[in-house]
Amino acid sequence: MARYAQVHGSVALITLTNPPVNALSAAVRHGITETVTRALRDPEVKSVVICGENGVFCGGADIREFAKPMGGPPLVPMIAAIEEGDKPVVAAIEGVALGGGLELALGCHYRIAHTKALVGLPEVTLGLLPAAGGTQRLPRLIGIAPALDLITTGRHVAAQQALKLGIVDQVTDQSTVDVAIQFAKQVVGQPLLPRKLSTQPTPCPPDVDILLEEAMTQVKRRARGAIAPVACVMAVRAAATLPYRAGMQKEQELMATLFRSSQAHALQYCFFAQRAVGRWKLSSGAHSGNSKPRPVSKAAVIGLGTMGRGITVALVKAGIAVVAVETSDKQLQMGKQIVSEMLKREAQKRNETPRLDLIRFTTSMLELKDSDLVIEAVFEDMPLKKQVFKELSSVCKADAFLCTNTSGLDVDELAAVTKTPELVVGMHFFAPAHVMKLLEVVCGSRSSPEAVATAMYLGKRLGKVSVAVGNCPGFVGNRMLRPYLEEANFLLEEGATPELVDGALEEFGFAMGVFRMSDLSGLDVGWRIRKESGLTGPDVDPSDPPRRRQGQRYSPLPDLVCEQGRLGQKNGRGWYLYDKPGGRVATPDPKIHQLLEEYRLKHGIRPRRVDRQEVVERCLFALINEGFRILDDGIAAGPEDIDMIYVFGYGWPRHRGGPMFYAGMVGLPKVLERLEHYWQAHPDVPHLEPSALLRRLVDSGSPPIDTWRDFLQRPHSQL
Ligand SMILES: CCCCCCC/C=C/C(=O)SCCNC(=O)CCNC(=O)[C@H](O)C(C)(C)COP(=O)(O)OP(=O)(O)OC[C@H]1O[C@@H](n2cnc3c(N)ncnc32)[C@H](O)[C@@H]1OP(=O)(O)O
Repeated sequence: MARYAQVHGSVALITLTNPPVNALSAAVRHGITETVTRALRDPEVKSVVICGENGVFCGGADIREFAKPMGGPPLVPMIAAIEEGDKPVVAAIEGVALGGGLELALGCHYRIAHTKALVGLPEVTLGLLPAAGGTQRLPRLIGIAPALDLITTGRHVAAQQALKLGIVDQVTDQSTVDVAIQFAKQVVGQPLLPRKLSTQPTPCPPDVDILLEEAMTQVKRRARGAIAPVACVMAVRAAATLPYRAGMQKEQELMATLFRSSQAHALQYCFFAQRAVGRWKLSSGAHSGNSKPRPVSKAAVIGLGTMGRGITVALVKAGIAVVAVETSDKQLQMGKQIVSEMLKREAQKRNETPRLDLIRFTTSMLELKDSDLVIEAVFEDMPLKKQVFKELSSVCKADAFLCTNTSGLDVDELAAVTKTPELVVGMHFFAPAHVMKLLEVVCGSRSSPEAVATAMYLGKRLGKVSVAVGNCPGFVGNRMLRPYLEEANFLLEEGATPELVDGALEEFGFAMGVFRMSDLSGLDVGWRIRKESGLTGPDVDPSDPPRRRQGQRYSPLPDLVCEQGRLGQKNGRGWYLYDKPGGRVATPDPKIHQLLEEYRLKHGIRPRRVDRQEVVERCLFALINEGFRILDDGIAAGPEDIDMIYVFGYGWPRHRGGPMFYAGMVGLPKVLERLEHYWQAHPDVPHLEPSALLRRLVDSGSPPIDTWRDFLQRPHSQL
């Protein structure tokens, strides 16, 4: 797992060989220990270069080994042996040096990086800290403030910036290994002690205590309950205040706590789940391995509302030419202006020129005739969408993919009005579409493997996490959202306030509670959908009691709020009061409290005390229960798909792994018991009835999440 060669007479070249990213598995650590010992002992060898095979230095510790008992040489003494040796060791960094990979490089005396290389300490994203000396060596090399930034965010740094920060000594666009070998020959005989970071003091500004305190406050605010960023600050504090050996001791202690934490397990699960969802599979047997995407060089977007504008920007950012279509000149000009401004802002952030030349704005559908793929993003209205799809089917070339950005309408119904239903697929983006990482790719019953592969691949090109889902109302994300929203409304009826419910969910880790999120999305969106489905407005069955619809409990509270002209953040009034229309500063509104009191009085509801635990259980267990139903219905392939949808599209805290992972962490018997309890108390709320899959899993002894697929009964899989 590490190859040894003697080159140019006196240089030992050690190559890590563990594709694809040369992770530091036990075998690799063993290989490094053995080859470094050999090099240090060989009198002919005067200096050493360490590099990685296939243009990748090292992606860090082997994350898969974290779940197993540790074997092989530990990293800390292995790296110490390199640093303590009396021969200069040069790290030749190509591709990436991440986590333990960068810590290995920091134990070397010099670092040469290729111009395209990336370095970083992303352990925090896995619920850990850089515990192979990273928290002690990096601050000694680059100072406290930049080290705090890198270690608490885990962000990757490009070679040129790494050079500026002092992480690497030289950047080259030539063969990095050749440059490193020459470099290694030149530095023979130069004093090594100043290059041994563990022997150096940490450069500290005079106000280091204030700096560390401010960093801690900021990190706690951003962490939303995640513990690893906080531990990272504590470890860097140790580098600032303690000698190296004591700092290392602190690093190890903090790591020991993190390593065992449920947050670390959740974050590591997310790492692999994010990659697993790319390997989609349909019940037809088609899968990512046997279905090729077709190239998309010209796309089109129909409708330049909020979603269409974001999708256009996302496509252009990925370098794809776009025809953007609106119905009237006025709408087109408005769309054009906003898209152009968005692109300019995006380009400014990246110090690039905005690629406005890639977009053709038009009101003519005829201009779509050479588009490879069209994304319809018109108003969420089935008759309108059908009309658009009919037209697309007649104007587009015969093999164009026709995609809909619907957030929950029937993709098959749209496909049925086209001449090529096999080329129709859902591409459900999340607002703002150029920012949010999630894409639900909705596979209709007639969508071809090629159409699915193309949409999934296009999502990847746009930098999205694409998840293949089946076709049902709301697909995965929005279908699970419904019980979550309904439980939140019921809790208001029973005695809670919006701020109590939101407080509990934000404490759980959501960026925004359910009512703040609804205000942000606009309350009229759901109101219109409820009117169209006859749940409110003139189409309500007059024989329905006020708080029941279609035989189930229904809360008209959100309708009442809308009837008062409170549409959310956009007009400055929703479940909260905002500083101004479009403003973000939400304050609790006494008028909402009054509305709730009057409502309870009118319906004879005696308010009771609702606590935070009930909020979390009612809202989240109802959502999770729907997730189990979705799995059994074959709308999502596995729990990882659901979890990635919630982490990337709905602000579920990543350190809790996603709803299905969270259910496993809480314990399936407990989730079942609480659902049974709430269902008994509210028998007219069907989404509280425990799902069959949850019962089967509990009956089978609550197996681990990676085996849940074996328990699915899917007579009618939609995938
Ligand atoms: C108590 C004892 C512990 C002491 C530990 C000391 C402290 C050190 C800790 C660490 O080093 S933790 C690991 C830190 N490193 C990372 O977080 C990097 C993770 N990897 C990536 O970010 C990316 O994979 C990449 C390296 C930038 C490459 O990206 P790319 O898009 O090219 O490929 P991927 O699809 O992401 O990966 C390909 C393949 O490789 C698997 N993989 C990647 N990194 C690791 C790893 N560090 N360990 C194990 N496996 C890794 C990845 O899962 C993919 O495989 P599949 O999942 O598709 O099978």
